[in-house]
Parts: sequence; C-alpha cells; structure tokens
Amino acid sequence: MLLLISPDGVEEALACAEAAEHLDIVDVKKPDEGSLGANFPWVIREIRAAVPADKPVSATVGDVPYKPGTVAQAALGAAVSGATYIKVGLYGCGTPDQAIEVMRGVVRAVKDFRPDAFVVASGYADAHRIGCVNPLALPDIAHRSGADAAMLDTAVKDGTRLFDHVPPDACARFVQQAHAAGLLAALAGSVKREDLATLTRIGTDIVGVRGAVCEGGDRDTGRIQPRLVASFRAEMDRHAQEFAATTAAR
Ligand SMILES: O=C[C@H](O)COP(=O)(O)O
Repeated sequence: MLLLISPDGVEEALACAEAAEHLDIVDVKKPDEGSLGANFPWVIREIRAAVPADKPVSATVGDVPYKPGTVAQAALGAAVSGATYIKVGLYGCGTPDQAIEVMRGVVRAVKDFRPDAFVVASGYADAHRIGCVNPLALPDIAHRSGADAAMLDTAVKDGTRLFDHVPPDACARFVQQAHAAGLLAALAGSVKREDLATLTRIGTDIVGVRGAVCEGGDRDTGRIQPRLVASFRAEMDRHAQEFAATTAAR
C-alpha cells in the first residue's frame, strides 16, 4: 500500500521531504478551501522543487462543480505546474453521467499534455451529506472516463471517518471493482492507525492521510510532523508483514 500525504503548503511539504523515505506521494492541497481544496499553481511548482525528484507530486483540482470545461482547464493547470497525479473531487456531480463527463474532460486535458500523468477520480464517502454521486459508483466512473484510479475521501471533516460512512465490506467491494476494471483504489477520510489492518486486508493500493500525521491528530491546527509520518509508515509496514504472513500460512 502506498502512502499519500497532503501538506497544505511549502512549509509542510518540507516536513514531507524530511520524511521522504517513509512516504510515496506528496499531495498538494489547500484544506481551507475544502476537503480536496486546490492550491495555487506556484505552490505546486515550489513543492515540486522542494520534494525529492523520485517522489511524485499530486495536486487536487478542488471540490469541483459540474462544469466540465472549467475543471478540465484547472486540471491542466495542475499538470503544467508539475503535478503528475491529478485528483478531482466530484463534489458538484449528482449523477454518474455528470461525473463521467467531467472526468473525460480532465483525462483528455491532462493526458494530451502529459500521457504518463495519473488521473484520480475522487468521490466522497459521506456523499449523502452533500448530495453528490454515490461513492460506490466511483470505480465505474473512473473506468468509463479513462482515469487511472478511483478514490474516496470524506467531504465533511468533523471527526467522522471513512468507515463511518462506507463500512469495511463496502470499501472491500470498492477495491474489488476498481481492480476488476484495471484501476488502483485509493482510500482516505480521517484514516487513523487503527484503520490500517482493515485497509491492508481489503487490498487498498493507496491510503491518503493528513490529520493522522499532524501534531495532535488535528488536520486544521496541527502541522505535519516527520516523526508522525515515520511512525504511521512503520504501522503500515507492520500490518503488511502480518497480512503477508497470515496469507502465506493459509
Ligand atoms: O487525501 C487525503 C486527505 O488529505 C485526507 O485528510 P485527512 O486524513 O485529514 O482526512
């Protein structure tokens, strides 16, 4: 399982760079603009320059409206600024058809510019609270639009977590559907260390975190701490080893 960490700017990206050996993807975000809030192009550029070259930089395009042209242009902006993972939060899409239309525009805009870029279609585990597309539709949306991964996060950061809204069995189906379509499955949403055993067991490819690696576990007032990134990673590795041993023993 890959570890994606979301800094809110250059200062926290430097903390990620310090902990680079413990993480896999640095995900540029602007949390005060929403769960998948988009940051400025120059921040993406500065973070790309600050993070070791072998670590991919991801950028969120925002909690986007159902405006396919606007979103495609924003996604291209993130790619031009140096992100190779482009994440789109389909906040304003109420139906799978709308979400597919938005994601098709993103995929074309990004891949025309950079064919090896990795496009992530993200829904929200707590979609029922904001009236957007059903989270379990995301693997199909990602597949039909030519994206590379399906992701879930939570829209409302009020302490509720991924599994409060989409229980482990449903997340397992999400992962299976993504894999059946040849996609990676990414899961996030106030994930904590105690969720790692389940995320490992169900075959999650990418886990995204912020709060869990911030001081005090607080994604708003805490700052990302390299030592917390290292210990989160150690816990991931422990679960991966335990799971491998259990599977081998069967
Ligand atoms: O993409 C991952 C998110 O930044 C998750 O943030 P969170 O762990 O604070 O919910």
